[in-house]
Amino acid sequence: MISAYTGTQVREAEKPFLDDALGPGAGAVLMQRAAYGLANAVISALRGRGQRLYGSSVAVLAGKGNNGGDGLFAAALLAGRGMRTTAVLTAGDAHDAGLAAFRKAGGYAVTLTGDNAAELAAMAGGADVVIDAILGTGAQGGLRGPAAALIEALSRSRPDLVVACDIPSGVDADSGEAHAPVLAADLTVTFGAAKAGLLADPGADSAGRVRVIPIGIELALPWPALRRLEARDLSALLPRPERRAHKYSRGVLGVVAGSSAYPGAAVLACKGALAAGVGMVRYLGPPDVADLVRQSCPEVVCSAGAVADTHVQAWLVGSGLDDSDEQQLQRARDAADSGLPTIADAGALPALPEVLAPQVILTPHAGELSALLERLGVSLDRSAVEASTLSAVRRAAGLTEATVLLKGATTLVASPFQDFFSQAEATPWLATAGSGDVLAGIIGGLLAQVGADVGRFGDQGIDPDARWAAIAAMAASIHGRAGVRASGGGPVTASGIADAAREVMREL
Ligand SMILES: NC(=O)C1=CN([C@@H]2O[C@H](COP(=O)(O)OP(=O)(O)OC[C@H]3O[C@@H](n4cnc5c(N)ncnc54)[C@H](O)[C@@H]3O)[C@@H](O)[C@H]2O)[C@@H](O)CC1
Ligand SMILES: Nc1ncnc2c1ncn2[C@@H]1O[C@H](COP(=O)(O)OP(=O)(O)O)[C@@H](O)[C@H]1O
Ligand SMILES: [K+]
Repeated sequence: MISAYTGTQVREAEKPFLDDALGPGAGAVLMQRAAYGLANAVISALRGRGQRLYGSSVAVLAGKGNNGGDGLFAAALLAGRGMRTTAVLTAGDAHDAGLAAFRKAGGYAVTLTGDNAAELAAMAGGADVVIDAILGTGAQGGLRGPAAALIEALSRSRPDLVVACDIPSGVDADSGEAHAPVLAADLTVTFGAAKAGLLADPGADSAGRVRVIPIGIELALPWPALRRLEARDLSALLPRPERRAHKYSRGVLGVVAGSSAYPGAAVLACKGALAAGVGMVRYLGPPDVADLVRQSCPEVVCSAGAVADTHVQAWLVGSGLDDSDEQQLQRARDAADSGLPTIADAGALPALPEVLAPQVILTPHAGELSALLERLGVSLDRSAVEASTLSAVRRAAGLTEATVLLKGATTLVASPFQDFFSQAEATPWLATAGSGDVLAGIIGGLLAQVGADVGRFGDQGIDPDARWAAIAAMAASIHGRAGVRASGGGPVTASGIADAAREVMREL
């Protein structure tokens, strides 16, 4: 599990060291560890590209705070390894000790002014590696003035390798909001712990690969702001049938999906659920859709009955529902009201009551989340949701009292109790029609199997209240991995994602 923290949480954890309460110079020790980790990460990245260190060039863009200090100390270490190093001091001032070490190691420093931004951008853009150490967790808003002009020009020249020190400058460490201009990094080397803003879009767009360097504050960190499940967490959390298992003990999922206009959504949702290993799927819906479901997935049991008469452990409602099919919409409302865990997708989102419950998982994409918030009296258009995904999903979970999964390149999940998960295994090839229906099916399949198993989650440090969010995150991870597997770098179909999900489940 990757745990991520807000900038404030990390700064709080660092405080005792900076106050020298743990001995004089403890703060400087943290900075040395950070710089050493950053320099080593740069060396590995260059070597990974088959470049020799000796004679390669590095340009460090250094602000006046400790982030600039980290960058200057790291550049001093790189100069000591034979690299040609130039520092661009973006704020006139610089971290004194860092600059002294940099100069002593043979580095050349030049101060950014209103007149030389284009010239320095051209110089830095020609370096083998650019280190962005302008702003870190102490940033207030984005870059301004000459520093903004430098980054704008540098972004246009697309440097070979950009390494962000702690966080790309201009990205908010707490929220992932990005204040333009931001120089997109290939690698972000972050200190003490991952910052939440690196694991939420749009911050994640600019972060590249994220590498965490331990600096000794780890034990002082509080409960994480955001978590990401990794393969070993999934292995521990996923269900395996017991020897005496039968189809009912393994979990039955009820599916209320599809309409004459979108019958395929019902099929894809069922395929997702079956791939997730559910004991049985019971489909409720119009006869023409049920026929298609039977033909595509003969293992699904279809009927035109009512929710109250259907014995299941969890419900999936909404994928492909038509807003004119009142019978299906009523089934969706009954399911969400049943007290059973329910994943509510697409067409169900506008049909359900405003206030729900934690075991109801809503799965909007950014446009649907914008519409959902609008109904709750919050005006946030699609682009505003995309610009602040973490706070948008937090608000939606708070207002609806449901668990909310926001789909996108990074999938974010928020529980109404302020537990957050972020998964980013996916490939953009997943952005294909029907892909969300398969995700809904996987969530439903997992809800039916492990929704009631509080102990399984507690063993992995997940509160009972947070398990609905964790299940949604598990499904997003499996769906993302399945997309990558089915894609192999090329186009995928939603059916292909469902097929690959079964293989991903087996591997995990
Ligand atoms: N606190 C610690 O113990 C450690 C901190 N570390 C580094 O220190 C960083 C935080 O350092 P600081 O607190 O000095 O903060 P920063 O280095 O992020 O920047 C703060 C400085 O920039 C100015 N500033 C803020 N927003 C600005 C803006 N939009 N435009 C221009 N200038 C702006 C501030 O006035 C301040 O002088 C971390 O990101 C990390 O890189 C590491 O050295 C590890 C240890
Ligand atoms: N750029 C992207 N990169 C990775 N995954 C994406 C991207 N865009 C969308 N996805 C994923 O693809 C799925 C699309 O779901 P959705 O928008 O509901 O599609 P549909 O309604 O057509 O089924 C979601 O799981 C989402 O997270
Ligand atoms: K930075």
